[in-house]
Amino acid sequence: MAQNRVAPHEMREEWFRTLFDGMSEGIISVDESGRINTINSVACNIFGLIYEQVIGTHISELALENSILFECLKKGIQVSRRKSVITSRGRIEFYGSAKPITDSSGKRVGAVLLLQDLKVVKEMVDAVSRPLQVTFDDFIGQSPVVQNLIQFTRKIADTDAIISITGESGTGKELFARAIHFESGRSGPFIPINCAAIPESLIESELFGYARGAFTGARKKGKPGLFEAAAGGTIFLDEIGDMPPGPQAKILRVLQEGVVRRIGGYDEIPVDAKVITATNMDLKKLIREKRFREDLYYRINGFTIQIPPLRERLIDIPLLAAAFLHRFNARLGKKDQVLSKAALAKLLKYTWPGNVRELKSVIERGAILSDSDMIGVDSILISSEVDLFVHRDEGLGFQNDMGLKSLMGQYEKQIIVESLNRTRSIRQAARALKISHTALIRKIGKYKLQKGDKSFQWN
Ligand SMILES: Nc1ncnc2c1ncn2[C@@H]1O[C@H](COP(=O)(O)OP(=O)(O)OP(=O)(O)O)[C@@H](O)[C@H]1O
Repeated sequence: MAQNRVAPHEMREEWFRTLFDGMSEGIISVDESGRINTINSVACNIFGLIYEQVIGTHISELALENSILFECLKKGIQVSRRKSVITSRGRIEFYGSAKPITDSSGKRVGAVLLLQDLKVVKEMVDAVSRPLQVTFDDFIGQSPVVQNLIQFTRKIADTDAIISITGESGTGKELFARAIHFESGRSGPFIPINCAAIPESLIESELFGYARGAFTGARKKGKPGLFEAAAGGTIFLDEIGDMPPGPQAKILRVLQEGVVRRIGGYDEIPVDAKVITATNMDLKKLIREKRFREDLYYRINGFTIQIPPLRERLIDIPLLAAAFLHRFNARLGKKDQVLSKAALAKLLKYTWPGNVRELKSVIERGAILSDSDMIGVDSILISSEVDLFVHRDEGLGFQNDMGLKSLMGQYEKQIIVESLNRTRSIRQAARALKISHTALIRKIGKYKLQKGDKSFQWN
């Protein structure tokens, strides 16, 4: 028994070692002459060192970034979070912080270096900044139709079937697709692709990638496409009705064969992604107009989820409005507000052409405009009322020194901005204005409109 007894100083040392090794940062401490007297396992890993061999060694003998420790030791100053690199075991980037150690009389007796592997720091930042997972609990709605859709979708979410979501713009198709991805239990990424927003010339290389040396200007090693990037996860083909015929045929082949081939490549890469499509267009009408392939339509229509417009489920409005209000109040640092009866009545009377997206911005405006705990009807401005303000502000038609041509131009610009703000893409806006895609691009250039401009906010 006596042989197993551990001396108190050994116990204390053991205790410290366990504590040090359990830390997420690397620690190295040196005495006043620069000899290492403590190092934990994280620091040993970062530098590729073995504990027993390193204790008592002078830091100058090791291939590690000494400047932080030296500076701290010599000048007695603290160094905070300096980015450094060591190349002893491949390139390792870390944040180093050093602090001098003094004894009770204030004499400098050594220094301690704290290391954070930047890869680990980055992983932590990524984990925090990654968009939160969306579940069906985030899809707010108590109407029987929404509840039935959720109940039905839960049953099919983890199958390999392609799910097609239809519904007017702003009804929550993307939110619903994200919830399906979560429910499917797939651990890979959710990759949304707005088929209307990618220029036609880039659709194929974006979706399928390209092999090395496929064309001049291509990256040397080639590039994986989004189908490959979605491996283990979900690819969400939004606005599929806006996809031009060429890429439609290629997508159909990928969905039928379950493999992709990079542009200019020979290898067939199996597709391991759940496919969800969405559109706010009437695909059957597009088929009749020969703008959408019938075979692709049948391929993607295994299960169709049709999200009804907000005006057909008014019962969801109070719940949605309250949830958005709570969210905006928190963001604005305001106390929780409620809607007055008259404000709610106004919301229930409106027809919501922009659906939930529009309701969300009406509520946001209300939260900003109202300082009282109860939002009154005057702070509920639906979109057409805001448009009226814009027209009045700009004084269209009243500055008669502008001449008819520039007045007409200003009016045209106003109409274009409103269409762009109301729709999700230039292609959609062009369709709404009944002009061609290229004509609208020309006008955007003419009026120097840019995404993110105060006057041209793309939502
Ligand atoms: N049921 C809902 N619960 C909570 N938020 C919702 C709901 N439906 C839509 N939203 C919100 O409304 C906005 C528009 O939703 P989303 O982008 O999913 O619509 P969409 O149908 O994909 O639109 P589009 O056809 O224009 O692409 C988003 O901010 C979304 O979070």
